[in-house]
Amino acid sequence: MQESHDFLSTSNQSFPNTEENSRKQPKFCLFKIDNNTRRFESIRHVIEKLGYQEVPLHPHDLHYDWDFIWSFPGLPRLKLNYSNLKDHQKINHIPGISFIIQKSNLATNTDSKYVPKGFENELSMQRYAKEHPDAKFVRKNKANRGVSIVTIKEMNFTSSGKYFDDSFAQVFVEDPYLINGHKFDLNMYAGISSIDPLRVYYYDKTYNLRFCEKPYNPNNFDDPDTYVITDNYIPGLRFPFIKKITDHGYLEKEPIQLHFMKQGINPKIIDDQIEDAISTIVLQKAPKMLKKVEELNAANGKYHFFELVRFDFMLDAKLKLHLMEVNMSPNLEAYPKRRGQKIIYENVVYNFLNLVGMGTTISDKNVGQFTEDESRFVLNDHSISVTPDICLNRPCNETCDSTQCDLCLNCMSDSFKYDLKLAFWEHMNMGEFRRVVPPPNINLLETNSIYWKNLSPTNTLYAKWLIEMCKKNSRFC
Ligand SMILES: Nc1ncnc2c1ncn2[C@@H]1O[C@H](COP(=O)(O)OP(=O)(O)OP(=O)(O)O)[C@@H](O)[C@H]1O
Repeated sequence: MQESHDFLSTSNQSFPNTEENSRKQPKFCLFKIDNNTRRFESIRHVIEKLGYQEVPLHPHDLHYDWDFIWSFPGLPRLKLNYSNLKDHQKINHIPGISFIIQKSNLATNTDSKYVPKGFENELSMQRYAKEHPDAKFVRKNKANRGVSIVTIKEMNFTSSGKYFDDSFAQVFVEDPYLINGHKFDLNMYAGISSIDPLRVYYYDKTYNLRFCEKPYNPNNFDDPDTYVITDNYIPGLRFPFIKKITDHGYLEKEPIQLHFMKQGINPKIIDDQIEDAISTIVLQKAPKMLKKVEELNAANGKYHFFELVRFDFMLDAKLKLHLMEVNMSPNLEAYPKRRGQKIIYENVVYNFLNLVGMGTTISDKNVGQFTEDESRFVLNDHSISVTPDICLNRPCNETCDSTQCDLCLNCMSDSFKYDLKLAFWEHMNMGEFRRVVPPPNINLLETNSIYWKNLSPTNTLYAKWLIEMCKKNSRFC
């Protein structure tokens, strides 16, 4: 990884500090492998309004004349030479995100109370069925959509005990929470802006709801439209129970919260689980992802990558949250089915791009392109300096040997200082996103023992910095 960073400025080689280059319009590419451009519409619209110029990027004709790529699929299909990247170039994927977004990996390799247990071989499934004789199972396609209830006998096993086709099994969550008799899922957008230190945010302004087309029937699973969100699903904004509230200028979160409050249930019970699920799962996968980032050997290391994903949850009748899957570069296609969603989708994209520094207003540049002069007034050491009582006195004013000096500017590595400046930048530009890793407020951060357990040294130091920042700037509390 590159050690030295001049925050928000670019290397002289790629963008010399000249008047001509300071006016250069940044370029973005939408990278896709099929002809479906509709899923990119909200993204394209916002990025263009932020002042970027779109340039084509085809799988058979890759080039490096861009500032920012939004791609669907992920990095393996993009096939760039990452050591060729310029410092400021950014891509909307983090190496190793597959540990989270691959359905079978999530279901079979995640230790989480939010993820229903998954099985990739006959033996483990049989063992579970023996211990839980009433359990039902769904078969899920590893790469595509498609969910159906199956018995163990109906699963296709090879003689070696592996599944015959490209699918896996998962425990079926019975007893879903129903609204007007319909099962629904509740989807949340989450952004990972840095993998080390880990910084994760989610769009907490609303829920994205999808209802099954037909009422749920616990005694009959012949029709998938009663228990799966298929292509026939009803978008939340068209479901009468939701629509009667959202037609009055509210979002999909409000009808759900009102519904719970009427029953004397504090709706915070849902949001607390959402935050816990997102943070614990990403924290669990982060070390593996960091390894993948390091293996990629990109020119500017971890700083090229960020990720926007969608966590798809369902609720059971006891209001327990279950994670169904996590989608990479979620579908933000607003038409024809999700007409009312366009504004929300664009709001998600705008706020997310601001958060990761792509929506700034200086000379149409993103954060990686500011000149040294501009960087100085956008953000400087004063914004991140903490613990003057420690840093100005012995031993820290003489030596950095003691760990108590780790947060003193003169004792920090350039790269950690840069990380803190990015963290500060994000905190000030969170907009409609809320931080989940590190935990969102200082009380939670200080008391969350599970969070502190097994934290890497970088994450521990970063969390300590946040606690100190709260003492100097109340917006960090
Ligand atoms: N283990 C499960 N228990 C109960 N219901 C499930 C389970 N897995 C999936 N479902 C139902 O099927 C829906 C779709 O599942 P999932 O998100 O895993 O697959 P998908 O076909 O990729 O769908 P999409 O990409 O539209 O989210 C879920 O929203 C949920 O209603």
